[in-house]
Amino acid sequence: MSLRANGKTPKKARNEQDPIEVYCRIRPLPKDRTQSCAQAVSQTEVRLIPTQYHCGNKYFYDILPQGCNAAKMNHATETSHFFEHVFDRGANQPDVFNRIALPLVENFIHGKNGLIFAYGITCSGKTFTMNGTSSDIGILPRCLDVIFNSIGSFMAPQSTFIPDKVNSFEICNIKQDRKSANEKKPSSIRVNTLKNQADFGRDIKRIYDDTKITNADEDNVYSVFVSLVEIYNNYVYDLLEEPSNDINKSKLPNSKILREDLNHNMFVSNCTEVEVRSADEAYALLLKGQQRRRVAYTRLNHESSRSHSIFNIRLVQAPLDVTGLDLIRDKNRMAVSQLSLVDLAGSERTIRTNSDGDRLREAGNINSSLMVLRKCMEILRDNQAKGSYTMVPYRDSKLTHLFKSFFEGEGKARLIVCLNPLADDYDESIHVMKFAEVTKEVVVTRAKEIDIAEGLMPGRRKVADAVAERGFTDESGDEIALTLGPPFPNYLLSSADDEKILSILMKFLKDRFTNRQLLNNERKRKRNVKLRQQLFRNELIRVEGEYNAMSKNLNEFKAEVSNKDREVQSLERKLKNASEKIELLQKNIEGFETSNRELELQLIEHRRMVEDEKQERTKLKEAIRGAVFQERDKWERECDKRVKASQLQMKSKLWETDEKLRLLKEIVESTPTKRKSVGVNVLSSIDKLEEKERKRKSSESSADVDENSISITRKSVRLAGRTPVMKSNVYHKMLSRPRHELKFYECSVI
Ligand SMILES: Nc1ncnc2c1ncn2[C@@H]1O[C@H](COP(=O)(O)OP(=O)(O)OP(=O)(O)O)[C@@H](O)[C@H]1O
Repeated sequence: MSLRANGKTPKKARNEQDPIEVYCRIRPLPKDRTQSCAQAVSQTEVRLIPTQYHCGNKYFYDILPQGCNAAKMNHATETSHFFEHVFDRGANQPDVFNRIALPLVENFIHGKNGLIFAYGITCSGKTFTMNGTSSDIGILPRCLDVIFNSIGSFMAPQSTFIPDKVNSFEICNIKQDRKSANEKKPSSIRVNTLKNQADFGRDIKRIYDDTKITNADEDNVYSVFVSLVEIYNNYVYDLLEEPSNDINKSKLPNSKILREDLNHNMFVSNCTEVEVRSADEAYALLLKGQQRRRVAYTRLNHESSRSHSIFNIRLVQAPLDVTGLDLIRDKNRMAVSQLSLVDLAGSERTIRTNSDGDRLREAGNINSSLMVLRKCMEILRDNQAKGSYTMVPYRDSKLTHLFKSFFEGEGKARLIVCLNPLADDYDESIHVMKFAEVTKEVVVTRAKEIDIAEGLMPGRRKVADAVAERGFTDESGDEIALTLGPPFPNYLLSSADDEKILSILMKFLKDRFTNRQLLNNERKRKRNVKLRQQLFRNELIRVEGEYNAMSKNLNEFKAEVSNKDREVQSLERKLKNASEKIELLQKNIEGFETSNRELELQLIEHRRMVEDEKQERTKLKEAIRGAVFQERDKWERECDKRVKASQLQMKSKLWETDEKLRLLKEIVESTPTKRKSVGVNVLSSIDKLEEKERKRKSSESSADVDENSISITRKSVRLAGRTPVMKSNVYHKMLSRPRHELKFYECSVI
């Protein structure tokens, strides 16, 4: 995007750099839709709210639309995005133009390059913003209007500058009178007369922008050239190229190749560049080209642009010479500036647009070229920020290849991010925002001030116009008006007193004498005028010298001031960036603080729950301990009871044994007769005793498993709230344990 003054690019002489300014325009919601995901919170901030629901003047919150990736991944959070300026839904076309494009048009007229490109998803309003409609014109026609309002009266004669096919211009050497040439109709191009307009766009009825840039250099002459290309399926097509007279008119136009000029600027080779002499003429060409642009119906946009469109306006200017009548035909004094207006095709998801066949292929190409654009921007940004030299893959797509000159040259670039606030577009809008974030960190070298009129007195055009207006005649004309009079009359005297002839002669001589005196006076006057003119010229030369010295000083001063301005601007930018970052950080801090507070509350709640649980456990332990004590007590009593019972048994056994022994002794000590009866008695007694003994044993063995004790143990276990039913073998084990182990055993079972 470098300035081709002198046909040379001061490419490497890096001067100040400006970041690409990124603007955002939010289009209104379609009438039948209410769910919105974007909101302009200030003049510089847009918030993407995935769950917002817009109804009337209010915003409600609702679930995300189905199928939305953010919803699926559950990461949909509110995000803030900052821009140079945000145009909300109510912004009108003049506002957008005045803020974004007007400063670039002013620069363009002063010989500096500019680029405005619109980026966004399909149906987000890119074409509307760039071209608009005839009743609500967009940036492009407004640029044309302002250019011609500002320099229309300083146009160079038609064909003064001729494109040389290698991206520069030749100056035509045939001298034409500036004034009369301006009135001539161009030969190859139709001018904007009603008659000729009929050829171009009979029914062009549109509104006009009356803005005029008043500080255009009127001592220059200008010519405006336009070209329109589209990049479709990664091929470049010339939209202003007249179709050949081929019989097969339906044949597709030939694609063009990109070439690099001597100054390393990319250009479309053999592209039609038309010299235009009015905004209407240029607008008609735009309409004509637009008709050839590839648009198609998709589910999301009835007239979706399927290609990237690039409208180039080139302004050639050269200074007037000292007479103010003709331009200086010196290429070194010629300056060329370019204003490129780019309407990118919309990024889209093929699923949503229901694309197939050709549409699918187009969408693939559109998306891949936009992806390459984003990749180039990322690498450029990294290279610029880190001072690295990673190769930028400009050549990966025709779009970026052509854009190379914009990003690596000199000028100003502005990006318009068009946003469709529809909630359905949330996922894609997030990607657009990411592209914007990257782009605003890329810097472009600022164009230098041009000085093609160096050493020439300003006001040359005015002086020449004034001279022409007063109608001064040239010197020869004056001489004719001031002759001595008619030739001598007949002065032959017929006699000495021929009074009649003498009187005629005397009158004639008197007239001649008067005329002679008049002539002498006029000559003197002219000499005086010439002297005065000479004096004036000398004075003029002196003043010009002074003026040059002063303007040199002024330029130095201006350069100093503009350096300071740049410093101030860069500081302001830094300040702005810093305050944006601070704002973001503050928001983050607020977010963190809120979540911290929430976490603290959760922690307190948690601690309270833990405390409650602890208390519960202590209570439970105490209950268990009480139950264990009770059980132990019962068991002790039971054991005592059993010990006593077994002692009693033992005693009864002893008694029985003693009884048996006593009976035996009785038998042994009795007489033989008695012995038989005693023996029978003893035996029956012994049988009774044995029977008693057996009964006791059987009752003892059944008493071994004491149901009572089991129920007690069960009861104690239930009390502990653990095992509702304990297997009987456990109890058997318990019962078989010695008493001192019982406590431990109970605890372990519990
Ligand atoms: N700011 C706006 N105000 C009113 N209408 C708008 C606005 N922006 C867009 N529109 C309307 O929305 C529709 C789609 O806009 P447009 O064609 O400009 O979208 P696009 O981004 O160029 O889409 P694509 O990339 O598919 O070409 C058009 O009918 C247009 O009139």
